[in-house]
Amino acid sequence: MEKIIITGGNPLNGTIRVSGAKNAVLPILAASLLTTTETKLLDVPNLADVGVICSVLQELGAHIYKEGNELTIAVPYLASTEAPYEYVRKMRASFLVMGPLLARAGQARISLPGGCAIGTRPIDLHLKGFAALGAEIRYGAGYIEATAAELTGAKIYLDFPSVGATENIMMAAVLARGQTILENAAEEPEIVDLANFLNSMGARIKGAGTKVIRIDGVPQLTGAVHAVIPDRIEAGTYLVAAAITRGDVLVENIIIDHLKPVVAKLMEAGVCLTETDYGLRVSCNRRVRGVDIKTLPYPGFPTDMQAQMMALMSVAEGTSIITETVFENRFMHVNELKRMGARIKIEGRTAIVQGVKSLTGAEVKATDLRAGAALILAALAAEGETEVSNIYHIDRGYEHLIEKLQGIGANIKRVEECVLV
Ligand SMILES: CC(=O)N[C@H]1[C@@H](OP(=O)(O)OP(=O)(O)OC[C@H]2O[C@@H](n3ccc(=O)[nH]c3=O)[C@H](O)[C@@H]2O)O[C@H](CO)[C@@H](O)[C@@H]1O
Ligand SMILES: C=C(OP(=O)(O)O)C(=O)O
Repeated sequence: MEKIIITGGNPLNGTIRVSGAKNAVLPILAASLLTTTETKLLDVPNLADVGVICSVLQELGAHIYKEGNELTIAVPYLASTEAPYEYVRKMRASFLVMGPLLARAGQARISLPGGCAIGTRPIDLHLKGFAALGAEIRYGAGYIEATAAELTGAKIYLDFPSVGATENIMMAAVLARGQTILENAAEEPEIVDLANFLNSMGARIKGAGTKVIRIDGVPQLTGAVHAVIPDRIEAGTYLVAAAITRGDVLVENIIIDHLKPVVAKLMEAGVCLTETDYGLRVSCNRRVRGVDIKTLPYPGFPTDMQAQMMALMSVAEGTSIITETVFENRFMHVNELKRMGARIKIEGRTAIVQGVKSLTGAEVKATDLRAGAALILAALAAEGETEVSNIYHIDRGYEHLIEKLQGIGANIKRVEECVLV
């Protein structure tokens, strides 16, 4: 088992580059199942989650070639239409192959994803969408099976703007007969990136990035070349890293528009942010002010940045109220931050963070991906040494994290944990 060791206290300085977005590349890779011809993806981050979705695709018949951050995928024929538990257990986003399989083969059998550390995360909205398009849904032995002789466009209203349901339904509808109108759709930038990729394959999707998406079904799609958008959550994490260590960092390869709610909160907290020709420069030379945060679907404050902002608020001047409205159990990092000296109280879906002057290093564990990121941020600012265990969570979503942070002056390393037998 590996762990990350950080000695805090170094202000971070220099330039850091953001990789392609995990949450954009996963559905885009799933969408490559929609055609028999070759697709080429650029700026694909080297992440554990990308490895998992590639294994799922290979199981389904995909030929995948990797060269650095480029992936070439071709699925000339489907070898299977089943995504087994082995993969879906490792990564919930494996469920995103259901829409493309249903569209291409008229059938899919996918292991039920089940809950995870941050919430129960049902998939009822995905299934409601498939059923509206004409699929028959059956449950059994831990699997969901969907079949359809033909998918037909429909008007679908999502009770909640679920990112995954919007993507899955969109991918099913691109080859359906007639028009699908998806109302109360998720508006996240990753939805727009997926729609752009699908449109470059020949799909006819309008309105992605707004609450109403219109999809006119086409008979077939062809492979395309597509560059994945930069990861806004990775970028936000580096903005906080600079602020929490009172450093001065240029974050490159960033779409500032995608980070509006994060940038606004950081500025409210007293962090200095300047747009340059090369990216976003972030500097901070004093203790930040406490600010209140409420997570919401895009364009609201992203739940995937809640834990990292909580780390920053832990050392802010004054009290911050952080409310999590997207997931019902996304405060797993609180107990770990408390081990480092943070003063946080949870009341239902709200965390009350009373800023302290400084945190101290401790042995802590990453309970999920962003919880792990928050602990690394806290450790970068803490006095002394912090050991973060369960780092496989962090490897899911941050490409070359250690090297990138070392490159801006962090004292951070990855070590193999000794196991005595
Ligand atoms: C791979 C990926 O892109 N993951 C992101 C995606 O996850 P994911 O697509 O799973 O998130 P959703 O937007 O679907 O989930 C948001 C909320 O809706 C609920 N829900 C969702 C689907 C459903 O059928 N029924 C239902 O009740 C969930 O339990 C959750 O409470 O969006 C989340 C919200 O921005 C992010 O935190 C994740 O990083
Ligand atoms: C929750 C996340 O991812 P996933 O939906 O893949 O669990 C995340 O990226 O923070």
